[in-house]
Amino acid sequence: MDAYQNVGIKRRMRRFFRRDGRALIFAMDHGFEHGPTDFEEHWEHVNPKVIIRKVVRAGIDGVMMLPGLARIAGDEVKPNVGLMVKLTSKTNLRPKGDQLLQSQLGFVEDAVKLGADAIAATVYWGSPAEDVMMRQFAEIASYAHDLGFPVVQFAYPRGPYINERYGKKEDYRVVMYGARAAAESGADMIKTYWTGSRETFAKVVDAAAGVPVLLSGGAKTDNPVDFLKLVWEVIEAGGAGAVVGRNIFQRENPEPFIKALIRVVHRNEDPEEAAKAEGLI
Ligand SMILES: O=C(COP(=O)(O)O)[C@@H](O)[C@H](O)[C@H](O)COP(=O)(O)O
Repeated sequence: MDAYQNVGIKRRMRRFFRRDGRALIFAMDHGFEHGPTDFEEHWEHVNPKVIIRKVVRAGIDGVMMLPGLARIAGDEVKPNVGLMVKLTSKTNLRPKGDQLLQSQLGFVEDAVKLGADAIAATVYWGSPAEDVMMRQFAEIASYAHDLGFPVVQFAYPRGPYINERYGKKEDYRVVMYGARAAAESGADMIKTYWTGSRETFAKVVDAAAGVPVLLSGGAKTDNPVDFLKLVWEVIEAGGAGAVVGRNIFQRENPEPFIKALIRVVHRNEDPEEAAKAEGLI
């Protein structure tokens, strides 16, 4: 039975990762986590079918969504593209004191029925509600692994003690702690913050003990080359790629930008050269 599960996990991981062990994944959970205002720069992208059609056409490796959006637009995620369904979230409308908890909004069975290739959940390491998210993650991972599905942990250090002790949640010591906690809690992929330098991100990768570490994209950079450079640093640090939302859907024409990202992630191309090749500069 164990052998079957492992084969299932490995096969499904390959839906996202190319032979080079890297992946570029599109994130589309912002309408829920941040609110639809995130789409106001290019309002047509509030329609998941429109933006997912574009990212798939550009050659993205995977798409991450919450279950409801996967019901609406999962069909646009063509069979050669991995579908990651995330089972926890929170809205930005919650009172401030409750923002440090992600609640479960779906079940492993839902993700399986939706045709997911991987199942994701967030843990805010350091939150007063860390215990709740650890249990959610444990339940999701245990069941998903039983069924042969890989589990992705969005391992985000976030909480009052972190700020007090480390100054900010992007301090590499706390990001690598979160990545290590994700690996030790059974994640098959880890998504986390940029730590500010290649050297420090390499330590995060080391701390994850072989579990692939993906960058969580962050706010859109005005200059597209700046984001390509950041992703290049992640790859040079041994990172396995990136999960990117705003830097894609907040651009008027995301397709050449994705193609440039693919050049950086999968072909080790210099960011400026990749941008030139795709007509971004
Ligand atoms: O993890 C998320 C939110 O994180 P946040 O609370 O904004 O730090 C997701 O909504 C996104 O999937 C993730 O941030 C990736 O999207 P971008 O940051 O690239 O927009």
